[in-house]
Amino acid sequence: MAERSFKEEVKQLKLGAGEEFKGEAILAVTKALLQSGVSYVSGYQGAPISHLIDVLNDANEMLQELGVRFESSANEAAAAASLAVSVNYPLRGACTFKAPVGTNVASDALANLSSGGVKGGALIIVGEDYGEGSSIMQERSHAFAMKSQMWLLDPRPNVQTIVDMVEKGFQLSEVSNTAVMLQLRIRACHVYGSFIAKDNKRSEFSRLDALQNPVRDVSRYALPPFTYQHEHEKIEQRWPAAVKFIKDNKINEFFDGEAKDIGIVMQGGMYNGVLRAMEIMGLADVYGNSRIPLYVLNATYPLVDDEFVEFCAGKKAIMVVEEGQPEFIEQAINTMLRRRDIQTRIEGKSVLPMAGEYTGSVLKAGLQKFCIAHRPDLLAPDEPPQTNKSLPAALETLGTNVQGRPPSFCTGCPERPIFSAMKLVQREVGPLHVSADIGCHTFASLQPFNIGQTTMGYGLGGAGASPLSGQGGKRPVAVVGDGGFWHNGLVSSVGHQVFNKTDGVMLIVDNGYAAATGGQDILSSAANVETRSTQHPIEKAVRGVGVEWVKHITRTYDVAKMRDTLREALTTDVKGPKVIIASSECMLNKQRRVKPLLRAAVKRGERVVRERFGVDPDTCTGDHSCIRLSGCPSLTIAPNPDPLRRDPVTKVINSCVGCGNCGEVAHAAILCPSFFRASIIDNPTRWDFFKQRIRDAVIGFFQRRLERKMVSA
Ligand SMILES: O=C(O)C(=O)Cc1c[nH]c2ccccc12
Repeated sequence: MAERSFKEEVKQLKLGAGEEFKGEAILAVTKALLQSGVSYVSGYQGAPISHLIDVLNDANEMLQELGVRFESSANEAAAAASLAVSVNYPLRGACTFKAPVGTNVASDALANLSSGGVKGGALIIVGEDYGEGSSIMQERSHAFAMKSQMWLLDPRPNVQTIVDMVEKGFQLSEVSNTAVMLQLRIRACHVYGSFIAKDNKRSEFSRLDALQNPVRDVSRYALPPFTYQHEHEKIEQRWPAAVKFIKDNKINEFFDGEAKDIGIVMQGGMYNGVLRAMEIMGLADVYGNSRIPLYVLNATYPLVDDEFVEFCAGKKAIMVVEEGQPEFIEQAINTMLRRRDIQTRIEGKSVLPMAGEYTGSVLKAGLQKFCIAHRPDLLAPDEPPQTNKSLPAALETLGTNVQGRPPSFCTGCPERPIFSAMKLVQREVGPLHVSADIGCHTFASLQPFNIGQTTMGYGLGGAGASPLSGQGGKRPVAVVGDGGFWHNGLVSSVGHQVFNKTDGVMLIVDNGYAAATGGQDILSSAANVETRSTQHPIEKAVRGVGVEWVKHITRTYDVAKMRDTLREALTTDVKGPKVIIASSECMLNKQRRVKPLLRAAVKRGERVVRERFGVDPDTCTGDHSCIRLSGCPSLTIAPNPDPLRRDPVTKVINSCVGCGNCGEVAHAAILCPSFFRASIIDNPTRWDFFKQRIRDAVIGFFQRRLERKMVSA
């Protein structure tokens, strides 16, 4: 079950020719795929294209009606490999994943695909996770396009343009026999807008046609001697065909402006940011009318030399807005102009930073430098060089007064007790070397757990630990989530440690979903999903590849058991990989699943019990080790009610979901008995009322007696 349902929104995918589609770009992309007559779509979720996978899942019925097969790929390599279908047949297909990490994983298939080339249009929709808020290392997909010779579209964040680029992307792919990457940045994925729909198209050639009449063309294999020929095809045929198509179809856009002796060239994805910065500076209006001529590259690879020559004619300088590094486009423009002896000055990284996201303020500062150097008259005369003085002041105020809040586990997260247990075990066995992975569990590396040395990629935790195979009574620990396990971990971590006889501990954190990417189902998910095969136990898979020491904990909140099992794995005489599977359902998904059911039950008048935890302020010692060991966001501090004590007490706030971890941790760490559990009962029965009256009477009796004693003392 995914984070967000698109069941309502996907109805728009049925719109016919002439009707207006209104909505988010991610949905518009799906509509554009259907209008383009795709036969299959595959993908692996990840920010910022997780929602595309969710949309496709929710639209599966409609896709099937159109004969489109949608696959939830095991990983990005599998997603990219599915484009093999477009190599021999006139079948259009698309795959999607996040970049650049997904592109890294997919690169084997992408390189093979690029060598042989395609007959049917092949579109790779990459969610470029670059800039503030990104969850991964800061690199660019552009390098992949260049190294494998795939074309890269980077559309203006505008729903109409994005839809056009999907359609044109397939045509470009077919005329140049090359896979095309459609890059959607974080902000582009979530931009809202409208476009006039076309009818959905069913592919004329069907998947059944392919099965019934298999085509074999050995020259399309990525094998010698054909690979040598492929390289020549790329340079001599496919590239020129792509350049011609981009030019003839006006994929890139020119916007005129009065300051004709200068210009700005930008990646399509930068357009909205640049125009907003220009608008603030008085260089453009809100409708996009610019005073400086603009050249917008909706295709950033390959570049069209002739268009640059045309744009630079009569210009003394142009500014290149290219986010990230290396500055591939700027270097290419310099080479291009140098070869033609064109003297237009190229400003780019000379006025904009080499690293980091091009936010509005960064762009403004760059534009200002460019204008000061080449057309200072365009700037408002009273504009001070540093336009925003309040920002540094605000940053300083925030920096000194606001407590940093690192990302962490959700309230009730079943992974928190696992790492509390690991902290407790470290008290006994000393500090551990922990090779982490990708997923929610990676939050253990931050406060308050501070557990984990490295993360090397999805499903790679076990491989990252393996060289430190046990010595001197110590063993390395590796963590892999259930998402990572099925993505790649079964082979690359578990199989790897078995084969190498690694003496280590692998902890498989099983919360039932690919939780960090938005709660998608995976092979071992408990849910019954009509279109997928689920409920395949991790334990069976682990034993299947040869692990003999396997313990399965089915309730991670049992901190003492978690701690004892970890200790046993770290100290047993058994050599080789020791796997602990720690299973409890992701609390976020559980709440999403359970809350509507409970609400309905309360409405029907049924008895429903919810649990909450609390701290007895009279018992709380105020040392807050419970907070440090648990880190639950619903644990906070409150003034001490005892006038003779100054330390604030721990307090459980209302966001508590009653997982009980705080109490378990306090118990396992022998902290203090101040945690209590309360049951909130909706629609109580007579028996509930009766029990409550008895309790009130008994507790009231003792309380009154205590108070009398205290008064008389
Ligand atoms: O969803 C995200 O933000 C992720 O980073 C998860 C992810 C999806 N595919 C990957 C491939 C390599 C590393 C992380 C991921």
